[in-house]
Amino acid sequence: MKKEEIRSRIKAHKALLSEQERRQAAEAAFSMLEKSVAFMMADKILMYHSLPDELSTIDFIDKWHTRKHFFLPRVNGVNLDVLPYDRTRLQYGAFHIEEPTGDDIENIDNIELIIVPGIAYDNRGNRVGRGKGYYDRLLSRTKATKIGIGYDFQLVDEIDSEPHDITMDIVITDSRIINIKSRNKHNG
Ligand SMILES: Nc1nc2c(c(=O)[nH]1)N(C=O)[C@@H](CNc1ccc(C(=O)N[C@@H](CCC(=O)O)C(=O)O)cc1)CN2
Ligand SMILES: Nc1ncnc2c1ncn2[C@@H]1O[C@H](COP(=O)(O)OP(=O)(O)OP(=O)(O)O)[C@@H](O)[C@H]1O
Repeated sequence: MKKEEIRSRIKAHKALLSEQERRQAAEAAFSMLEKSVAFMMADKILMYHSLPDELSTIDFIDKWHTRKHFFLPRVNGVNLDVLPYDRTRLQYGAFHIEEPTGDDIENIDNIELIIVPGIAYDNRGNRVGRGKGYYDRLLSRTKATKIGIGYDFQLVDEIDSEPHDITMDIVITDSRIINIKSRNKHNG
């Protein structure tokens, strides 16, 4: 399926969700994440601060931020900087996402695990994002484990991937966890 078609279908599906369904899905997906070896083993983790149409990370960050070192992305032109999460130092940035303030930019090489937001995934680890390439550019610079997370319906049949797309190592939804590395991974 073409990326644009996927984006509009997923958007329509998301609009149908009740507040309770959103909450339950986030709880289920993040409970699967916290039981994964990749999460248990990692200390420095790049999370995302959720937008209203994404699985909410608020409760999860709240639960774990004292036991892991969490980081968040901050838009800097066409790139993403990575800064430590500190709940007292957040500010709305580009695209109205809460981002860390300050200048303690982390070297991406130190990040062990990246929780990647997305519009859709397929079972080969391909991902569709918001179409601005921010995560593709960031992920091309790291060897960290990449976990895509989303609602079950964000897992689609097949995504037409492009050469610059970086595949996920694991995809987690509210009902499934898919380990891509054990399958045929084509770039990475
Ligand atoms: N929670 C979260 N943080 C993130 C991302 C993300 O997808 N989710 N990003 C992932 O790259 C980066 C920010 N990039 C973004 C790019 C576009 C839009 C966005 O709202 N696009 C609208 C279109 C409006 C517009 O073009 O301005 C949309 O998708 O409807 C948001 C974030 C970094 N932080
Ligand atoms: N590694 C890269 N270096 C330079 N430009 C890139 C890179 N990856 C992607 N881009 C550019 O970003 C644009 C958007 O790419 P794409 O539609 O794949 O974004 P996406 O993966 O859906 O979004 P995002 O990564 O922001 O969540 C493309 O037109 C591409 O030219």
